[in-house]
Amino acid sequence: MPNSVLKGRSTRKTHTHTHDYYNRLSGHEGKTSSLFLLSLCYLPRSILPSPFHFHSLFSLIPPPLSLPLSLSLSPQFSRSPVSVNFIEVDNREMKEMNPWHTPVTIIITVIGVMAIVALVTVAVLQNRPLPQKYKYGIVMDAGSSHTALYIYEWPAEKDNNTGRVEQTHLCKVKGPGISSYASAPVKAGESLRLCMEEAKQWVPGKRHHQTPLYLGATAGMRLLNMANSSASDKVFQAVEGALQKFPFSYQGAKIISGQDEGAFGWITVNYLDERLKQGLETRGALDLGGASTQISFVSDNYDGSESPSNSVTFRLYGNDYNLYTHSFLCYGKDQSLRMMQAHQSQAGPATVLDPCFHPGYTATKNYSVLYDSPCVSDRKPKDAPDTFTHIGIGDFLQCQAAVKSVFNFTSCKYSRCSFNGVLQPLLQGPYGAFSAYYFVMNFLNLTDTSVPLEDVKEKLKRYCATNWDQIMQQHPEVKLKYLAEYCFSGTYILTLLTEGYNFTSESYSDIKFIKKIKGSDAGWTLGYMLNLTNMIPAEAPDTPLLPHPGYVSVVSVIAVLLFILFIVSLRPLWPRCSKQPQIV
Ligand SMILES: Nc1ncnc2c1ncn2[C@@H]1O[C@H](COP(=O)(O)OP(=O)(O)OP(=O)(O)O)[C@@H](O)[C@H]1O
Repeated sequence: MPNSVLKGRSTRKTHTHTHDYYNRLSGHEGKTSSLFLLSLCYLPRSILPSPFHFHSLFSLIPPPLSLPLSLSLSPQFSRSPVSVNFIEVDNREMKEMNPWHTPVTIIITVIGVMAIVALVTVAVLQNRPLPQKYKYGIVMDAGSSHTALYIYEWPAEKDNNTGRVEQTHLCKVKGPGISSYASAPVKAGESLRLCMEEAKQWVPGKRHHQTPLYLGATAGMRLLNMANSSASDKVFQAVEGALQKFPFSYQGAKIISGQDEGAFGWITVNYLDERLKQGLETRGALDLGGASTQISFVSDNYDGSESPSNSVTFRLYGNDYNLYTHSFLCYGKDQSLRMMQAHQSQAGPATVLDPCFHPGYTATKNYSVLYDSPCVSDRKPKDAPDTFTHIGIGDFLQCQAAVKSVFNFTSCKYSRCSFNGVLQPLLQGPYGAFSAYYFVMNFLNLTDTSVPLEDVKEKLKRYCATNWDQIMQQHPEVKLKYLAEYCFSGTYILTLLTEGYNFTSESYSDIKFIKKIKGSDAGWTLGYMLNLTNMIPAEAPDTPLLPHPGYVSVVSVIAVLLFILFIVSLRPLWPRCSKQPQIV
């Protein structure tokens, strides 16, 4: 039988009764109740009770309402005194007309809704960000001037080494660098204790045993090893003994080569910038320490064939790099000052007039201290007195000339050289200059490299000419040793960059003086740890098609669409409400 026919018949009948019923209600007590019942027609039929249940519904109406209703019904519909079975449509016909009411349909709908809810819930829960757990690594930078302890952390669940490693803590060891303890090696180990205790607090106890601990010694220990290898060994023994007492996974203490120091500094800078991961043009690294300085960059003019000792190759995140790097031992800020002063005092005078120190600066210094370094020891004047008077005259141009004396520009057997006969390819790309480059230029307020180089020199000239008393008055908070040397240090930095590395007035603006990148210090330590823990994959890791929130959204939208599709597919079973109110 066609549906329309069924519908027509049914509507008429129900309408009659509804109308009747409505009239009775409106004529009597229950306007509110009648409106409620009429509105049921517009609800999905599956949630409405069957005709039989309507009977029960009426039975729920309180007596003042239900009594007149039951009284008005003809006896044939009354099956009990309280029952109001006034609907004439028999159940069988009703079901044929509106199979939506069948228990199967209701069950399917409920199961469908539950399945969708379950699917979305599982997708959301399965992919929700878990409470973050971290892994840790500790690197000690045993530099010539001091030792620093760095703690790094990265998300523990990123097992394919794609998690970002960040510096969480820096502890500066009190006292000088470990190479200064050559005559009392045990003290070198003791000096590290406080920072190691701090590390125990920073790394959660559960992670102590899995946390690798490395100590890398740089130019100070290179020089000590050159001058006195057994003293250097004793310092390392003392340091190892001290570090092994702590609960971390000790991975050894060693001198890292100048080449490694340069290369790992370059990795740190480019890793933190995310240039490696994204395969972007890399940034060169300029590192100025106390005893050595490093320059590292990638140049199209350098393939490693000329002077292979300056070449380091990497494959990182699927890209090949041929890095040019060179470390100049003795060209750190402290050792270059020694070299310059050795040049000024070759004849062993009792007074040294120094253009790189402020006018009014006077100090008594010891010749044996000045020459106590392999960088200058062979130049010690024979008949010099024990001490000399160091007097500042604050002349930038003379200072520049004196600084230049530490570089040798005479011979170069390569296509081009920086200084001391060392190959240097054409400069290329942006550069990050850190460590003492930053400390000094930041103090001098000269970190803005968009300022023309000539103006920078002019400012420095005025600074150097300032009286020492005035300088001390202006900066009472700054360590006197640093304060006395900023004129020299600034002049040395500009001379090294322009005369040594051949930065021009134009390319000088490619340099950025940096201390930290995204919260982590620029320096070799992070690159060193990334390398030793294999944290940078050679190949680019497979990335998921969608990030987590995108994935959850897509699954949810598909689930909802499927549900709607499911409901639409049941269209033939949909109930049809006439425009007139009806009660089924
Ligand atoms: N605030 C500052 N102002 C001026 N100079 C500073 C400041 N802090 C540190 N220095 C100096 O900067 C130089 C570089 O320091 P850094 O700690 O990078 O070198 P290092 O690791 O000791 O040396 P190297 O790498 O050559 O072994 C050192 O001579 C140090 O004394």
